[in-house]
Amino acid sequence: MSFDYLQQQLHAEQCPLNELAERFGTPLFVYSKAQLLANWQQFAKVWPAPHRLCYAVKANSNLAILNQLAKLGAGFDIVSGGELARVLAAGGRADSVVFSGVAKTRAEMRYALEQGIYCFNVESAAELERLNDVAAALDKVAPVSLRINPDVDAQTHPYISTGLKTNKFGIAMTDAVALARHAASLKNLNLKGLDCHIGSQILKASPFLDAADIMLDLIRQLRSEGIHIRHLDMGGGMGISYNHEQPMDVSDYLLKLQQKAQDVTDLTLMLEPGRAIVGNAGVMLTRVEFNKPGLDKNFLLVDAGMNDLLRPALYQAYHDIIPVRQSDAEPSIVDVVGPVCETGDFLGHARHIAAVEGDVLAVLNAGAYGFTMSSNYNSRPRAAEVLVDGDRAHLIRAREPLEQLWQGEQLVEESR
Ligand SMILES: Cc1ncc(COP(=O)(O)O)c(C=O)c1O
Ligand SMILES: N[C@@H](CCCC[NH3+])C(=O)O
Repeated sequence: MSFDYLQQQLHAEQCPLNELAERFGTPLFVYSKAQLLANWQQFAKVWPAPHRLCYAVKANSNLAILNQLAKLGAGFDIVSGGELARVLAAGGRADSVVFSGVAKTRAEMRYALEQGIYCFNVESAAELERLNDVAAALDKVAPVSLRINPDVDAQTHPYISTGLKTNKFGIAMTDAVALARHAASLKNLNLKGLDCHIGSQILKASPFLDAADIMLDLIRQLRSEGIHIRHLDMGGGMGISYNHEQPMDVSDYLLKLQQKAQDVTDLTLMLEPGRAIVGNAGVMLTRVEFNKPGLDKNFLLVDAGMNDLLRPALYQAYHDIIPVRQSDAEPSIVDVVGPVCETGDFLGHARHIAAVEGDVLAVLNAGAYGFTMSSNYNSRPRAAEVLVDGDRAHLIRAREPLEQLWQGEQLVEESR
């Protein structure tokens, strides 16, 4: 989504961004409910039941966001017991949850089994044994999908590529059949599905479709041996436009997936989109503290840093940064940097921006992996979050009070 679009929409909803910054303070994450619903609808309209959409909670796990999605009938893809607790607290159904992740603990397995999740996406032989043990101890049968690593190149940033054989994720193709046979033979497991997730911020459909071919062939082979796989979960990873990239046409991708799977009867297809649902539905607002001319370059020092939005520092990710109001200042080329004591603390390099102290900037496409990757580094309280719905702006998470920064910590008494 372009900034103009968001600005227009927020104006239409009578919540201009500068007023929100004034009212709630900065840094501030602002999400648009209308955009969130539109993004969801883009998937849902070409994904008829019984196919399922499990929103990837890690992208944005605010309870209000999860609650909106639960009301639309979303399932959820989680990667920790904490995410399961959030889904349940937000009104999501346990039986709509798939549990991904490479290192699930016994305690997490127990919790998820007790809650009755839809399935565990199992990533290794050792995890399979552990899950069978934990389920046996509870006298339960654990629903299982095997996460296969199809070894396709997602052509994305190496830190967010997950479907190559050099990545830690999933079960190698060469082990897949043997492990599926083994899983099918274990008493306390019910092998329901196969899944894969090849990476994130993928702009073309071709790597997904290549992976789908590989996964469908595997399902056909297993079925021919009597191992009846009932669902195929193709994961998430659908990219969005951060810097004028052209993302894939989601409807086209979803329809092609369905066509490819047509000959496999009774197969439920599943997806785990995260970024594509929330990414462009959010901006982060930050206020300019200082203009600092340097010898080689000029800096715009703002009140949000890498602890609020880590993506630029971690992946050199690009986010558009735009003043929310026309400024009288002369535009200049600046590095937009935060207050954190790290040279890597930047939001954007060499940006053409007109802004002076006190102006509010919007960092675009910050709805996914923004707040969820934020931290308290430099003892900075985490930002507030607001959901704009029509002409109302709801505070969906208050800025952390300072005392919360040391909650649970104890001074150590001198021993006598
Ligand atoms: C297993 C799994 N599913 C879904 C997602 C969501 O990915 P995205 O936000 O790129 O759609 C991720 C994150 O990359 C993931 O690891
Ligand atoms: N955190 C990443 C995406 C990785 C998702 C987890 N597998 C990002 O901000 O782009």
